[in-house]
Amino acid sequence: MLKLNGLSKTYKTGDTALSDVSLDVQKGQLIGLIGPSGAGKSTLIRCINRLVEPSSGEVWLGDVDLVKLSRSELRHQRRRIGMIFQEYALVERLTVMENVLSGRLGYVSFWRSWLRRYEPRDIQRAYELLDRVGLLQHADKRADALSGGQRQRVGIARALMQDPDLLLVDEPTASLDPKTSRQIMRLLTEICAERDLPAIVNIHDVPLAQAFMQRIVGLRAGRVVFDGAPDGLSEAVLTEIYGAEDWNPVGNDDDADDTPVVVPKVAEVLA
Ligand SMILES: Nc1ncnc2c1ncn2[C@@H]1O[C@H](COP(=O)(O)OP(=O)(O)OP(=O)(O)O)[C@@H](O)[C@H]1O
Repeated sequence: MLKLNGLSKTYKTGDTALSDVSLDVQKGQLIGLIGPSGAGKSTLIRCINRLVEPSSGEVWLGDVDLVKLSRSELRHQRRRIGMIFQEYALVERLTVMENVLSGRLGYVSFWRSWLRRYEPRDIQRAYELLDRVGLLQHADKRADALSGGQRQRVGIARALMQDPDLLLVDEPTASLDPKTSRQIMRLLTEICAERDLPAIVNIHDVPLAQAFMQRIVGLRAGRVVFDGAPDGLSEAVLTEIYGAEDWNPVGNDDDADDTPVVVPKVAEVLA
């Protein structure tokens, strides 16, 4: 479905954020992208839809290499990629419904989008998606009247409104409390399973990634240093990704002791 070949990115500042990253993502597969700050997670996500231009390499979405496309061709192909952001990126003064419908903007004509005129079938679909993410009764509320978890649900519905072939998800739970984070991750995993939709999720929280992702890709200094099942994330692997014990979510240098750190089991995280 998605194939990255030798993807590299060096910014104009000289910072090399990605070095020769190759990945093969199957339909319906959920990939958790983990790694320390500055490892290149956001750059990788943004190189896929060319919000950041890769320096070299290929990004195949089905049989199209996105890297080779002209700007106008890229605009067309970007409809196939839904994005979900940490800060939701909603239009605060618009209603929940209008925000969800804005996911169709890539499909409607300029005048229709300017007049915010949508096809009845798009409106029907937006209602169905709002129902799916549990927000039907909030359809007419302004986005700024919602909680963080509700906003992220709108973000998910808006991305699905594009009818994408791939979801790119950038730290979807970083602004949410732990319980809401699990609810959002559960919703995402269910939705991807229902639609056989692949997703790459940039996620800081290792236990959360282990609990919900089918495959984990660990980046360090722009290179893939782990690619495997969540239960392959041993202490040694986590140390390779993050450096000594920096992966411990409750770790604190001030009170470090020799007690081994235990990553919570899936059942504990889900409780
Ligand atoms: N616009 C930019 N210009 C120059 N360098 C950049 C730019 N964006 C990122 N970088 C550099 O690229 C490297 C990777 O950054 P990136 O934001 O992709 O990492 P990350 O893993 O997403 O980090 P975090 O978890 O803190 O968001 C870092 O060294 C960063 O300083």
